Amino acid sequence: MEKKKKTTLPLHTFRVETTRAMINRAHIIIHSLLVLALLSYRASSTLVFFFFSPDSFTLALALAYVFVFVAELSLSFLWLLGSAFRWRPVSRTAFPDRISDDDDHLYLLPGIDVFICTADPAKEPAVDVMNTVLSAMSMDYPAEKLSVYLSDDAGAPTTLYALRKAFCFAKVWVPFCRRYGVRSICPKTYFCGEGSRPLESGAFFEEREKVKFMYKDFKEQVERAQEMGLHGDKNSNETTCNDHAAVIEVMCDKGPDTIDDHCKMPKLIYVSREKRPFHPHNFKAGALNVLLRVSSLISNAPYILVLDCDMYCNDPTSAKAAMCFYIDPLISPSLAFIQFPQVFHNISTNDIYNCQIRETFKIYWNGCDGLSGPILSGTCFYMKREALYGTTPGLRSSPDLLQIRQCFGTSTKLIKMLLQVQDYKCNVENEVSSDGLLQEAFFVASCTYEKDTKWGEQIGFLYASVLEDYITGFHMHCKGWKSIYYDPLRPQFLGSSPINLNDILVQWKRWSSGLLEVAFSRFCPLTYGIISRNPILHTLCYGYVAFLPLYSIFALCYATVPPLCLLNGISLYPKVSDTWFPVFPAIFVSSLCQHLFEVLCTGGSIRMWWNELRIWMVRSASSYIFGCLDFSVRLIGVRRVDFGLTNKVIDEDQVGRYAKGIFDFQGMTLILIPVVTCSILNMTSLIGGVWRVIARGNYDEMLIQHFLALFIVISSYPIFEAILIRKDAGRIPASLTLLSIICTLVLLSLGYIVSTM
Ligand SMILES: O=c1ccn([C@@H]2O[C@H](COP(=O)(O)OP(=O)(O)O[C@H]3O[C@H](CO)[C@@H](O)[C@H](O)[C@H]3O)[C@@H](O)[C@H]2O)c(=O)[nH]1
Ligand SMILES: [Mn+2]
Repeated sequence: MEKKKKTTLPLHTFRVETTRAMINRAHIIIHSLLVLALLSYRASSTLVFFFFSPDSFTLALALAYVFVFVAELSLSFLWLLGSAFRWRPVSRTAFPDRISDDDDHLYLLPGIDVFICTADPAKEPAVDVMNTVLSAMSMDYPAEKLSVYLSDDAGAPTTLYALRKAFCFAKVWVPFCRRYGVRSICPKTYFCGEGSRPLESGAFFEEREKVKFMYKDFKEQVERAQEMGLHGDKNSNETTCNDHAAVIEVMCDKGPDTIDDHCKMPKLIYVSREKRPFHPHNFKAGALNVLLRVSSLISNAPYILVLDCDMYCNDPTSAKAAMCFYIDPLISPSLAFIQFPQVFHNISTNDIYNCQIRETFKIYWNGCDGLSGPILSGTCFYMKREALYGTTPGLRSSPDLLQIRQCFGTSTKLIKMLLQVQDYKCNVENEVSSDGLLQEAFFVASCTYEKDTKWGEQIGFLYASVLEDYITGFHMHCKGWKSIYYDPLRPQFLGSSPINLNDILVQWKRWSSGLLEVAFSRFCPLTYGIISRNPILHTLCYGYVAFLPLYSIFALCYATVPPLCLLNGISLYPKVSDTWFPVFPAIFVSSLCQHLFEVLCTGGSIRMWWNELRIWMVRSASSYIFGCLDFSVRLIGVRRVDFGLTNKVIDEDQVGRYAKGIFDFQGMTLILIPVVTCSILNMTSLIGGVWRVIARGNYDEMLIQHFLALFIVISSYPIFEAILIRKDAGRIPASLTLLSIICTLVLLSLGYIVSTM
């Protein structure tokens, strides 16, 4: 009776956030009307000025009007795209507990292969990578159905050494977690104290101390090895990084036959694909595709969990939670992936840089989930293997062997496994260490395997952009696959976010140029999405993200043209007494209110709202604009694609400044110049503008321009402070200030010259 009751309970539920959706829709309507009013004001005043008062025509006025009009049009268009996220926000709940107690369900559970990527031991400390590996091995999932793969793009012997050590330690750690139901399954976090629970029994206490001691020992061994490895010949390290043969090692432990379930160990596999200097390796997407092939020979699980090396499993239940969705026959057939949010453990309460990327993981992805599903986000997602094979949901690929070979390459064993996946059979009993299979694994991990195949083009993770996640997910959605966003209260995965402003801006720069790569390719969301009949609102969401970097150009127009006009006495907006005047403050207040509403709804504060606004302005004038530049330079072929791996090594000084909420400009490069230039320019024109008002006494005329400049100056306070007041290492370097002053002077002179023409 009891059992029957259990199986009828749903494994997951789904709720449309109706109130939020209603408020959002009302706001979209009001804001649209305001935007229409603004555009019609601009259009009508342009017409009036061109046709009815040609005597007031000056080149400066015409140019300024064109710039501002284009900026307003484009920003309105982007706003329209972005409102698709707000149309139908949803939230979900899964009940993994309902699986764990039920034998039938346990039997049904399919296999999972975990993919973890690392690329550079100098930027990604081995101990942290191993912690991610250990946390994945300790998930609450039948050990024989779980395999963990580590892809090491550096091919570093120390990483392999560390992995072997991790496997030894896992033999203690995994049973410990299972026996005592440890919830914090990443050893580093557990022993930091956060995860320890009150001492319950003597046996537990003793074992805990023993494990802690072994962890310390393991950690020291790895650190020592890494130190020796890194301090070897740096040059030779760098060359081997891009020039080495494939290395694959399978670690599995059958253990004595009679052992209990707690002691069973998942397989652990080290994969370092072959890399040669003249073969493009396609960064993370390339690494994941190699894992996809190698794993299909070794375990061939129908589901895959992808993790970045700095993103560990914080909770053991994510795998079962994902299965709550995948084993539901109603949604499963077209469900490609389940995205969890990226949550970071190193976010300070003040979070001045918006490192948590709140809007993405609290607003956008929930919004997409109400349409056709969230955008793939690189890490923390479960993926159906079949969806990566370029198929359309419900359609099996054609059994024509020649065609399959042209797509997937020449490995017959691989093809056999591929066909097996489509029947959802997991290859548990395969003899993993058998020489033949391993040989084949080396073959599919070679750098020439993908030549003349469809890998990266239609199959696996796509190579068309450094943002492999975005493009791969988009391609899937266009084929009719769906995705799900699941954001439970307790974060299932925790990562470390860069907290150094320079690293953050560089990371956003990579994302921006990657997005533009998609926006201006044949995969342009707005055209490809519509042609592929992806639902229109969902397509708009993809479009918004792809065109986001272009914000910078128009935002920069808005940060330079009005202040230059202010200085030169050119009025761009209606006077206070004009009937159109209220439209502008209303639009401004409307967007700020919408932002504030969303911040407060997602548990934020007014301070967070201000921080987000400020860093958004900084990001627009730095990362986005340099992303655009980077993309254009690549377009004309001057530069090659670069991944620019994010640094994960911690600098205590920088952590301190971030925690205190002090902007840290240490190590800043040219990327900051537009930001500083805009700040100085707006300060100058504000002073000039106020001077003009005092001298002439016309308060009425250019109030909006004054206000814009004042707003930018107030939000740039940290910049002025870092130039003028601060003396610490995080201040803005004098050379950058000087360069920005020169840029400001150039802009001012340009403004002056044009206005006198
Ligand atoms: O040639 C490479 C480059 C990177 N990586 C791995 O890719 C992951 C992400 O790299 P990271 O430098 O940490 O980039 P982030 O900007 O933090 O990553 C975000 O952006 C990436 C796309 O640009 C996504 O793939 C990530 O999942 C997402 O978290 C790391 O595990 C790397 O080891 C490789 O395996 N090979
Ligand atoms: Mn990362």
